[in-house]
Amino acid sequence: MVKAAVLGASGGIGQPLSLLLAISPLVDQLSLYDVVNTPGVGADLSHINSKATVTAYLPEDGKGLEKALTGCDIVVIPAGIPRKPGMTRDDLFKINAGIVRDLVTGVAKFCPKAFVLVISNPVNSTVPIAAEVLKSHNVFDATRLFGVTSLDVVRASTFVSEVVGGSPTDYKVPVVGGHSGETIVPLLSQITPSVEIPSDKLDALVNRIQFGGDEVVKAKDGTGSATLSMAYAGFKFAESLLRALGGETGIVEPTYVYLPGVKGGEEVQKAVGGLEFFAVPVELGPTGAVQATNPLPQANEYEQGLLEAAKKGLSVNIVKGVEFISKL
Ligand SMILES: NC(=O)C1=CN([C@@H]2O[C@H](COP(=O)(O)OP(=O)(O)OC[C@H]3O[C@@H](n4cnc5c(N)ncnc54)[C@H](O)[C@@H]3O)[C@@H](O)[C@H]2O)C=CC1
Ligand SMILES: O=C([O-])CC(=O)C(=O)O
Repeated sequence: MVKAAVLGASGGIGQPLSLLLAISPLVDQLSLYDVVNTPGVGADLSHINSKATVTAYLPEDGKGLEKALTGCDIVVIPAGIPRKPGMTRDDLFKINAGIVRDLVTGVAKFCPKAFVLVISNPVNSTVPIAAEVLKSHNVFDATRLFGVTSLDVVRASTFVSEVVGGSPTDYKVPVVGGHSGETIVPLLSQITPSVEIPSDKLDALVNRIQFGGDEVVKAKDGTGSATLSMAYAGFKFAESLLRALGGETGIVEPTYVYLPGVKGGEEVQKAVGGLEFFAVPVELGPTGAVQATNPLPQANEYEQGLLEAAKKGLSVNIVKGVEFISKL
């Protein structure tokens, strides 16, 4: 019996993500939580003739979050404000940091063993916030906390195929680091199957992968950022976890993790100048949790330069998240 919760379920990401979870044969119970509109979203989804039963909650009487989370195996968090043109993801920190803190406090209290998938931006900082909250409640397990960076990988394979031809699903592109601008590092030299990116197209392709989110923010013109592609990417990641939980082996997914707490993480940490959080491909074990991180894929000289820039940005973002909780 698998129970999944979506926190921020009425939003631009929350609704399509909840739809995908509601129709997944891997989900038995789907619990929706938001500060607005969940009764409507829940009633709507509950008419779908899929296996999952859908329940919906608001914060009313202070018990909504508790009811939503109790018994959950997997909690996906797309709650928080999105960007408008001209904003960076870090500009969202002021509001989203507190939202993630409060929701993860609920996880710590009501379903401390659940997998926690953080989508809310800035992911580079909100995942450290989540880790600190879980630590402060003595329930932190790094193998169960994931910063969702799968949209970067989804975009990378799409954009690569637009440059070299073929179908986007043909290409596996390792994207490591974090989830904002220069902290997103596509390792195009390690694409499988290997492809030659024409040198005059390389900078533009890397830039497009790093700043793909801006394209959507600009096109949406003040009404938000990526929602549908994010719901797809977030669902694919959740689905991989659920498949691993169901016993499937050999599943590897990129995700932003706390390196000191996962097998193989120390080696990656050494390779990235001691950063505690970093997105790398990880292997999911039979309980769904991270079994081990893969080593950092090899980077050529050009990519080493990208990694250096990413490390600088990430270290600032990580400290900001940790201090938000530790200085309380
Ligand atoms: N990790 C990634 O790759 C991506 C992350 N994002 C981020 O996801 C977040 C959500 O984006 P959208 O769905 O477009 O925004 P949205 O504004 O459409 O939806 C956010 C939802 O969160 C809800 N919410 C706010 N405070 C809450 C609380 N305390 N508890 C529960 N729910 C709460 C709102 O009521 C709203 O329904 C943003 O921070 C955005 O930057 C967006 C795209 C990709
Ligand atoms: O760009 C944004 O603000 C939303 C996001 O994280 C993305 O689309 O990658």
